[in-house]
Amino acid sequence: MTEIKGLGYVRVQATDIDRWRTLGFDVLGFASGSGVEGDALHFRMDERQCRFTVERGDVDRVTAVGWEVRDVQALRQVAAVLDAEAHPYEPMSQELADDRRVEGGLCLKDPGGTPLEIFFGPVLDHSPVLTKYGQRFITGGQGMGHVVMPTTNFDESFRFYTETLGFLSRGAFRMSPVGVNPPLRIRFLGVNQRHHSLALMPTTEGRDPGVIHVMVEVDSLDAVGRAYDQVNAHDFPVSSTLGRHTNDKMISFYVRVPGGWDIEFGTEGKLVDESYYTAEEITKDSYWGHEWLWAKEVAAIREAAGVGDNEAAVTSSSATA
Ligand SMILES: Cc1ccc(O)c(O)c1CC[C@@H]1C(=O)CC[C@]2(C)C(=O)CC[C@@H]12
Ligand SMILES: [Fe+2]
Repeated sequence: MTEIKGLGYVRVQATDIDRWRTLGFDVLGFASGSGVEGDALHFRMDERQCRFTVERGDVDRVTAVGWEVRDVQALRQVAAVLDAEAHPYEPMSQELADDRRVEGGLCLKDPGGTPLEIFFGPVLDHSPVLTKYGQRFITGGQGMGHVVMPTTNFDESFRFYTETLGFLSRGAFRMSPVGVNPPLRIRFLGVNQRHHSLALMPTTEGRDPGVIHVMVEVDSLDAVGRAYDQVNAHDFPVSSTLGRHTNDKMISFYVRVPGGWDIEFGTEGKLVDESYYTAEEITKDSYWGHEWLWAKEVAAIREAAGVGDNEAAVTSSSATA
């Protein structure tokens, strides 16, 4: 059983804060949050003061993925497991915990090199959550959404999340054609009723930004459609058109953020009931839609080079290009 209850917060650093402001507030409709960092954007989704922080930096990269546990005892359990495995971590200083608006936590790196913060006791803001489309973000027991991370160290990352942190496998998607050995699979992992709070994607380059996408969910298809209109109105690249996924049944689109990764903005994710769930392998990412920009780019390059598309294979390098 895992002590981790859900994705609590995400922090990134970014080079183009002005573009991010437009994306966060005018396009995706996050509410305005608060935090200690003067020169940062604070995107609010619920009674937490801030779920998503964008700080100014010289490169675009994820600086923390925050995973929430129930309380201080749960944090001690996690620390005990890390100690037993000799996995390095630092307890959060009082100052850092105050900055994060949490009671306490610890900082560590996963085997892919992603900085993690495991925390408890988030401080609440009870003022109304004023989102642009009047949408409610689906958070609470499902956490703030999901995050998809690249890892060059796939087997070790999968072992760490499932065995050390106790994430549950929620199925896979094969990215290589059947017959390729060993097969490359994206693996989905859950800690609550949200189908996946994390997915791990095998890659060959471990470079920045260190995240493939972050998904946030809203309670209405109209908010997804309205945000989609604003993505186009403000000329943000659409990494994937609207579609419905085959595993969590979510209807979503993906927008390219200034920094080379995506935000997936969706609705209608189905809850998992662990008493009956078994981990399955999906063979299509979507029932309909989800036309990937990178797939179009690959096709255009092939066309220009006069190469047929019969050996087309989804590879991690093309997927992250
Ligand atoms: C397949 C799938 C199910 C549920 C999700 O929330 C979800 O994001 C995905 C897609 C995962 C994956 C990706 O993020 C990068 C681009 C990928 C590799 C594709 O081109 C298909 C699957 C995509
Ligand atoms: Fe996703």
